[in-house]
Amino acid sequence: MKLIEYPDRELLFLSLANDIAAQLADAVRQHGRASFSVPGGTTPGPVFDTLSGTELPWDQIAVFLNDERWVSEDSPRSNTRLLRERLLRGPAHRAHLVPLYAPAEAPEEMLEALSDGIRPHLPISVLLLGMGADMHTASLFPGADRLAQALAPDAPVLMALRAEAAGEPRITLTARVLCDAMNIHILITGAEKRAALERARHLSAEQAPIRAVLDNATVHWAE
Ligand SMILES: O=C(O)[C@H](O)[C@@H](O)[C@H](O)[C@H](O)COP(=O)(O)O
Repeated sequence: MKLIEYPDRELLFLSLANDIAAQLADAVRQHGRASFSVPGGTTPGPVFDTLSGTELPWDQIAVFLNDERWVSEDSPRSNTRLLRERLLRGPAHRAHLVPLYAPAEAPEEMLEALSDGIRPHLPISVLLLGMGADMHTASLFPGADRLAQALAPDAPVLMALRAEAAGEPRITLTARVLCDAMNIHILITGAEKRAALERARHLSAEQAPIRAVLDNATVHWAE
């Protein structure tokens, strides 16, 4: 794991957006296309703001979430909504959004169709992850009902998980898909998450799911 500490959040968000833009441009140069997987939640908005205004070959870039809460797009809890509002605008509106949600009662009903959409875009060129203070990443929550399966080396691309801390049911990329990404960035802010990250380094992935991706990741942190 590589840890970069920034003097403040503003610098963190800008510098991370620049790193991601350079890696996406590089992937398109090398392969003619790229994929970019991003977290929802409250932290990444400013990174999205910068990236959305950056000139990149966005029409050759597929964007998809790490995970989605099983709510429709008009809910303020929808990560897809966050993406549309903060990332897929300006030059970045030309990117191809690969959905992680489709209207249905339960995520299990849509797993196959949504996985078919994601599969052609693997491995992920650039993966940006968030982390909760409980050491979850994507929707791999400690104590989630199918966590062991989602951490297994033979896990499917996407799984539906339920966990008390998650609120609504979730759909998430599994650990092996996250680990296979070419470039892995973890974005965390504040003292509580920094302490959680240190704790995670000495725990198993079952106890601290972020552990599954730490070895090859660059962690970006500011107070
Ligand atoms: O849908 C989600 O909740 C996310 O994808 C999740 O994994 C998130 O990255 C962490 O929970 C951190 O969230 P915050 O940035 O809000 O602390």
